[in-house]
Amino acid sequence: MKMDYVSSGIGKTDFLQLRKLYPLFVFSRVSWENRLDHLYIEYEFWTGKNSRNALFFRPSLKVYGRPIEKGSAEWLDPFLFQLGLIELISYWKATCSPEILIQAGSLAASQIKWWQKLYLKGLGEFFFRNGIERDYPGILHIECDSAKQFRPVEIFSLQGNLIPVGGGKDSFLTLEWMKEEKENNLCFLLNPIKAQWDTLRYFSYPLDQVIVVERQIDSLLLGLNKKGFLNGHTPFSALLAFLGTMLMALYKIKNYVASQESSANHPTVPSESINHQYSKSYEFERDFQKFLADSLCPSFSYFSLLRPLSEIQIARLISEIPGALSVFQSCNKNRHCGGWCGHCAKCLFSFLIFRPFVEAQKISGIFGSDLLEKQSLFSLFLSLCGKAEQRPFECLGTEEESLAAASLLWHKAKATGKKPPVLIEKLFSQYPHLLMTRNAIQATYDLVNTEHSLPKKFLSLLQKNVIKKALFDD
Ligand SMILES: CC(=O)N[C@H]1[C@@H](OP(=O)(O)OP(=O)(O)OC[C@H]2O[C@@H](n3ccc(=O)[nH]c3=O)[C@H](O)[C@@H]2O)O[C@H](CO)[C@@H](O)[C@@H]1O[C@H](C)C(=O)N[C@@H](C)C(=O)N[C@@H](CCC(=O)O)C(=O)O
Ligand SMILES: Nc1ncnc2c1ncn2[C@@H]1O[C@H](COP(=O)(O)OP(=O)(O)OP(=O)(O)O)[C@@H](O)[C@H]1O
Repeated sequence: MKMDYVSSGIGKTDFLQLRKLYPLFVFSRVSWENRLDHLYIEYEFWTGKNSRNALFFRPSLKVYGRPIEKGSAEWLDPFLFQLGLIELISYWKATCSPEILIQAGSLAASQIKWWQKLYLKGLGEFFFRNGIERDYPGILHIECDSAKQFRPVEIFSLQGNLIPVGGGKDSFLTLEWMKEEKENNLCFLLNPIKAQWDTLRYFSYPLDQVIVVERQIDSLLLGLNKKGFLNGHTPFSALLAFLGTMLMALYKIKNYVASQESSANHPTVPSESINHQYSKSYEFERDFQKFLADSLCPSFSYFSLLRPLSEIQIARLISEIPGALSVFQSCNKNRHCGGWCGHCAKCLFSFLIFRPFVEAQKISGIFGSDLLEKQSLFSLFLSLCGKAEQRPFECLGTEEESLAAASLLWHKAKATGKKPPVLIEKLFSQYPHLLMTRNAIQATYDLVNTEHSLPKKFLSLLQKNVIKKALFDD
């Protein structure tokens, strides 16, 4: 297939031109095979005017680790079909074809509506950053051309917990709290990096309690990205949710224990209702629960153990776990080479929220330097504190959380006659009204979000572990 598209460099123009050249996006096939030591899944999508002259994508997934019991793959089809619908958007976004045709299965009208909402909200950042109006008339239309209808599946004797482990701090805390249930837990790693394995090693998980998924993006998509086809953020946690439920069917697991915090509910661009972390939000959690109940497997339970908490609370709680800080990795920029890059928004935010609870020398050693002393990071610091035009498109806590941590550090320094870190001194000398009082800081750290859907047992687990603590000695 010749690639006859050259980027104009202007999102909106690209979008219209691409939609003309690639009017149709087809989800044509899903196939799977239970091989000797792994399950192999392959999808087929194509985009163009017709299949003879189209761009074909064939992404694949390999599931291995804990052995798969004979016969347990028999109810996989509906799960694999729905997983294909979330895989699809990574490829659809390259050309934004107006028509999506599903040939691998059929969807009811209510399901089409559900998927449209996820596509539009989950790709909110993608549309915004490419200058595309999300409410562009007829932006995406979904049709099905298949007689294959999937009914919700009833799977009996479900038990235990599936815990996705990303190598960051949040799933680390979940594993800490789920220690008592350890023999009932299965950890799931997608394309694992060192921090994910280190986390499992820290908690001594044996390999037969680990499921690994190797996800292979079709290299054609990466080629198209280089040529200037449309690219951008996709709702990664929604992919994990569908992938996780497919694993729950395969291994007969009852609970998907996510590690999304309440901070993820807040929009990145409030005026446009765009949330970089949309699929980590409570809105998505509720939508997904409904989808499971109505369309996939009503006896599965999907919830986030950390939903009542904010990022600053999680940081306080983790800093009390011996050795934790040198195990996990939150920096996405250095994801593949390991460690903290020391200059991205995620590094600076993480440093800020851990700094009040960890000795300066220790935390500087872990991050490579004292990030709050780096003048060059001041404009990034302002963006974390709500004093820039745009918040960074990263998984971060809210502006109020940044200000609470910064104010806490300021008060602590003043109380001991020390100079506050450079970035904090500069922030509050330029914007004195942003400095929070001790009471306001304490209240922010104590705030527990009541919007969650934790089953009773897991709520008790959270309550047992979240103990309010005075932040100031006097
Ligand atoms: C982009 C992405 O989702 N990356 C996650 C992916 O990484 P992978 O190594 O497979 O690809 P990248 O090198 O990041 O991207 C290369 C190109 O591939 C395309 N692409 C990739 C993934 C995808 O789902 N769709 C795509 O179209 C795209 O064109 C890229 O240019 O898997 C990893 C795990 O295996 C994840 O860790 C990667 O996530 C990144 C660390 C990351 O920054 N992800 C952001 C999307 C992000 O903000 N993630 C949030 C979750 C937000 C949400 O749930 O909505 C987070 O993890 O904190
Ligand atoms: N590659 C992955 N494999 C399995 N689960 C993952 C993966 N990436 C992320 N997750 C899951 O998604 C959750 C949110 O991911 P995120 O990148 O925000 O990291 P985190 O663990 O929450 O911590 P941090 O804020 O330190 O990055 C994780 O807690 C984990 O449960």
